[in-house]
Parts: sequence; structure tokens; C-alpha cells
Amino acid sequence: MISSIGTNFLSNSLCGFSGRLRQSHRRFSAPFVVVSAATSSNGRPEKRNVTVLAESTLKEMRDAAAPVIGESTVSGGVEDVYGEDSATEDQAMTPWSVSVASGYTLLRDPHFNKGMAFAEKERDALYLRGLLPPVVVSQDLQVKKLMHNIRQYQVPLQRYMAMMDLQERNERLFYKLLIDNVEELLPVVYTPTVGEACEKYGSILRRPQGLFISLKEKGKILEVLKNWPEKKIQVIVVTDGERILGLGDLGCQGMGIPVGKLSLYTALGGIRPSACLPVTIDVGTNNEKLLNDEFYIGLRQKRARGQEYAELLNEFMSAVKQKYGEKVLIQFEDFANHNAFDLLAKYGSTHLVFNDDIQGTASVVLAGIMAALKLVGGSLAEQKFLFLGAGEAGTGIAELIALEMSKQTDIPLEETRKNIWLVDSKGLIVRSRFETLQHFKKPWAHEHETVRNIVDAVKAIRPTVLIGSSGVGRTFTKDVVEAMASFNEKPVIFALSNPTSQSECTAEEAYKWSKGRAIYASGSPFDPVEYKGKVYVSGQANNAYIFPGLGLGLIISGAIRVHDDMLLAASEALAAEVTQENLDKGLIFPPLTNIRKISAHIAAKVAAKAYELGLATRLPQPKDLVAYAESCMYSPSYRSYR
Ligand SMILES: NC(=O)C1=CN([C@@H]2O[C@H](COP(=O)(O)OP(=O)(O)OC[C@H]3O[C@@H](n4cnc5c(N)ncnc54)[C@H](OP(=O)(O)O)[C@@H]3O)[C@@H](O)[C@H]2O)C=CC1
Ligand SMILES: CC(=O)C(=O)O
Ligand SMILES: [Mg+2]
Repeated sequence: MISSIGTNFLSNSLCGFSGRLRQSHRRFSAPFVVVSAATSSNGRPEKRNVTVLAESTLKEMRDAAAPVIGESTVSGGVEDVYGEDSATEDQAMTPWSVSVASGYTLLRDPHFNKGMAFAEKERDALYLRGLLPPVVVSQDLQVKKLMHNIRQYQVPLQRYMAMMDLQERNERLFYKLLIDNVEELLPVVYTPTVGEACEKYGSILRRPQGLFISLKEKGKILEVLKNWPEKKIQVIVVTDGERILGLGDLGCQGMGIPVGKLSLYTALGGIRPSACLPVTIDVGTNNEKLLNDEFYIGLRQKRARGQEYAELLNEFMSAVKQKYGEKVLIQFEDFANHNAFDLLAKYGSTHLVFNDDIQGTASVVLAGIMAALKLVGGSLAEQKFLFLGAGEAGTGIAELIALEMSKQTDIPLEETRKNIWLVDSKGLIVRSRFETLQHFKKPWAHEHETVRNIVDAVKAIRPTVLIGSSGVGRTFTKDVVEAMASFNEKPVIFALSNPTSQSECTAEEAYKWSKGRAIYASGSPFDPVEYKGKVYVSGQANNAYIFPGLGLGLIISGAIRVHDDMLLAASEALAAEVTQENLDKGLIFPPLTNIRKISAHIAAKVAAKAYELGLATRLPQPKDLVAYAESCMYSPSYRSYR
């Protein structure tokens, strides 16, 4: 049966399509490129000219359309179709044509490709006969085979490249693999391997996976955003590559980080891959090695600073809001601290933004401390904290801990901060240094005599919790750990710096030097350690536990701003997921195998806080936020195209 349409459904099929043959079909789980119309005089497709499609095809498309988190798939209407772009940007439209992604093309579209899992009837209907070997396999068998293949690679970077190839070839299989094998594959697509990948990005890059916005695009950023094929963007992770993990300035090659973070948004937090946009802002690099590397992919110039930098960032932030609306979440990632704090302060009140290194890290570490207190005893306010590293991570964590202490005790924030001490590259931050300190260090300049190094600082401050956030490896020496163990029955030690090479101490060192008494967690994972016949399993204190659930919570509530109370809610939700069984093993973070469930709980608490604070726009509030969060999560299982 044939149906003439100009209906809402086709409207939505065409949503955001604006004349240039963009890949609007990516919004659907069925392999259709549905774009067809002659244009009217004003450049808009005329409904009467919209090509007819078989009713059955339409029904299939309707059924298969991927849910847009926080919105109904078939909501909206004709206005949505022509959207913001149509009248303004694409006056010279070419006639559209209907096509169905099939055969050879289909096998090369990572959004729809299922490889040998295409069923017999799909092979007939979609012109795949002969293009695949005769055997039909299940997605589970594909996972088994790929895991076997990936395990053959001994070099981590080869595993990373195999995973990136898979993402480019078959997106659902990539996410199925990652979700089903999260503990094994997280270190491949994320820290530590992503660090090496960024260092070598120019050499290993096959197909760009995000948007590169350089100084060359100044004045044209809105146009650049329009080149991205997806229209319904919900999360952007953006870096300028100046502080990539603890590896320093990697310039444009920092792109591996937004790409990696966003694959975690999907795998761990259930955000649709097509709703995620990785962005790298390229303003040059001060990394001489890269500037002299013939394979370097970025602008070959020193970093732009001051007004030129600020203007580019401002144009980007404005363009994003104009293009995607005010509910798109922008995660700042791996900016150097001289820009990170200012960007957060500037855009925190106008955009839905958060800084993962400052705020996400704070939330995950606070959760770990809440869980650790169940082993150590005492309240948060009774602890004394010492940080090695007083940058984004260090001061961000310090501030959230002080805030939580203040909330728990009603003691003013200025007072609770006094339980927290930080060491930077010049030594302990003390009052006599106040005038020369960067603004984010000033609240931590307490009265104390000068202390030059971390061992002496540990001995002078006698902290119960020691946190490494310096980006410098092996700085928690034997002396440091032994000093912590000399006055703490259970010294709590976090070695947050990434990748593994920058970890302040290894798990083995922490357990050995504390004679098995340390409560230890690290930013990059370590294998279990055997010490004197006992096996010690350490947790991964990484913001990856927080940002996927935080982002999901913001999206499902339609939040318009990020608030500190949401970070505290996320910490509480994460800490609540640590079981007695975990604690008995010394684990202060729950196993990553349950991360999607954990993310749903974090999302629910964050969303509840958004409603409580009046920052949520998705009304009415769903009754059961955990169930709602779970129901919104992307599933990587294949869909039937028959
Ligand atoms: N596990 C996780 O989830 C996260 C981990 N991190 C890791 O934390 C590290 C730091 O990140 P971030 O805070 O953003 O970086 P910043 O550059 O903002 O801060 C680094 C801080 O370390 C200090 N420092 C550097 N070298 C030394 C040294 N030898 N001795 C003492 N202090 C030193 C710096 O001192 P000065 O100010 O004097 O220069 C600065 O205060 C990175 O390795 C990153 O990977 C970051 C975010 C999340
Ligand atoms: C984990 C992270 O965000 C970092 O190391 O920068
Ligand atoms: Mg980071």
C-alpha cells in the first residue's frame, strides 16, 4: 500500500535536513536515507512534492526510530523539519532524492552495519546477497570473536586501534563489546591507553571522529557546526588539548580525549552515540616536539592567548547555544588551569556546562572518601587532608570536600577549608605566599611555616587522607607512604594522576610500603596486588564513575544549569553503591561491571536535585527517576531491519 505523506513522521525523518544531502538517516535505526522533495520558491521543500513511501516502510521506520533521551521521538512537527537552518542557510537547495541505504553502502555505514549478523531476509531485502559470507552469526558470537582477536594484541595501542576501527565499522558492536567487557576494555579506549593514542594521534588517525575548530574557523564556527551530520546533539566534550591527562600540551592531538570520554557517555551512561559531539579547539601548541613532528595534525604555531583565545571560545560557546539550544551539555575537558577556572566561571551562569577535571573529579573523590570513612571510622569533618597538586583536580576536590563538611556540620566554609592543605610545585601553600598565588589557590593559604616538599608536609600536617593530583609520577615515595602509615592505622591514599606512568604511586607500592594497611585508589587502573599471601584489589578513582550518570541526569531532567548540590548528590549516589562485600576487600568504589546501573542511580539523584532546585525543564517530573533513567539508556543490541 502506498501512502502520500507530508505527515509529522516524515517531518521528523527530515528533522534538521536542510537541502544539502546530509546524513539525516543517522537518526534512525533503520537503514534509510529518507530525503526527497522538490523545493519551493522559498527554498523549503513543499509537502505536496514529498516523495511517497510504502506504508509498511514508514511503519518500520517509525518503529525503529531511536528514542531521543528526554523527548519523544515523534514529537515536534513540521516546524522541526525546517528548523533553524532552513530559511536562513540553504536558500539554494537541490532537489532531494529518496534512497534506502542498502547493499555495499549499508555495510560501510557504521550506524547500521551489522556485518555477518544480517539475517537472511535482511540480506534479500537490502541487496546484501553475495556481499557477505553465507553464514549468519549472532551479535554475541561477533563479540566473542572480536574479544578473542583483541586479546591477541599484546601492545595496548594496537588494541586501541582495533577498537577505533570497530567503532568506525560497526558502532553497535563496538558499544556491545565495551559494555559487556567494561573492566577489560576501559583501559583500552580510556586511560591509560588513550594517553599514548593522543601522543601518537597524528600517526594513527584514520578517520576524524569529532569536530576540529581551529583559529582558521574564527568567524565561521556556526557554519562548522552545521557540517556535523547529527542535529540532535545532547552532550559536547570539548578540549583545547593544553593539559591532556598528566602528559601536558598535546595540541590538536588531544582529540582522543573527547572521543574517549564520549564513548564512555554512551557505554557507561547510555547517551545515544549520535547525540554526542567531540570537539577540539585548536589554537596552536607550545609543545616543541609536536611542532617539529611532520605528522602533527594541528596548527603549526604557538598557542594563541588573551583576546584572540577568548574570542574563539566565546564564538564557539555562542554558536553551540544557537545551534543546539540551551539544554546541550558542554563538558570542558583537559584545559590548562589558567583557562579552565575562568571558562567555568564565565559560562557557568549562561550555559549548561561543567568542568570534568575540577567538578567531576571532585565528585568521584568525595564519593571514595565517604566510602573509605566506613573503613577508617570518624566523620568527614574529623579528617585532615593533604594534596600534592593544587590545580584543577586538587583545588576542585578540596572545595567540594569543604562544602560537604560545612553542610554536615553547619561550620562555615572558611573554617572547614582549614582541615585541607595543598602542596604545589613550590611547596606547602601557606599564608606568606598569598600575594603570589593563583586565585584558585588563595582559599587554601593557611597560617603555617614554609614547607618545601611533600615528605615534610606529610610529617608537619599529619593528614588522614593523602591525595595525589600533581600529574607527576612516583612522587609518593617510600618515605611519604611510610610517614602516612606511621600515624594512621589505615592511611587513605589516592594517586589520581593519569595515565599510569604519572600515578603518584602504584598500588603495589602503597600496599607494600604501608604493610598492607593503605586504603588505596588510583586514577588509572592497577591489577590486584599480592602482598604477604593476601590479595589487595584497588578501586579506580576516576571521574568516569561520575560524568556519564551526571550527564544522563541533566539530560533526562532537561536541566539548564549545573549546581554544586548536583555534584554532592552524585557523590552520595556513588558512595551508596559500595557494598559491605566491596569494603571487606578494601574497595572504596563499586566494580565497573555494574556501571550502567550505578549511572542510572547517579542520574536519578542528579535529576531529583535539578527538580528540587528549580533547574529542571522536563515536566512533569517522572515518578520513578531510576526507572526512567534506565528506560532512556541506549542499547547496543542490533535492530531488525526487516
Ligand atoms: N583520576 C581522575 O579522575 C583525574 C585525574 N586527573 C589527573 O590529575 C593530574 C593533575 O591534573 P590538574 O589538576 O588538572 O592539573 P593542573 O596543571 O591544574 O595542576 C597540577 C598541580 O600539580 C602541581 N605540581 C606539578 N608538579 C609538581 C611537583 N613536582 N610537586 C608538587 N606539585 C606539583 C602544580 O603546581 P604549580 O601550580 O606550582 O604549577 C599544580 O598545582 C593529571 O595527571 C590528571 O591526569 C585530573 C582529573 C581527573
Ligand atoms: C581522568 C581525567 O579527566 C584526567 O586525567 O584528566
Ligand atoms: Mg580530564
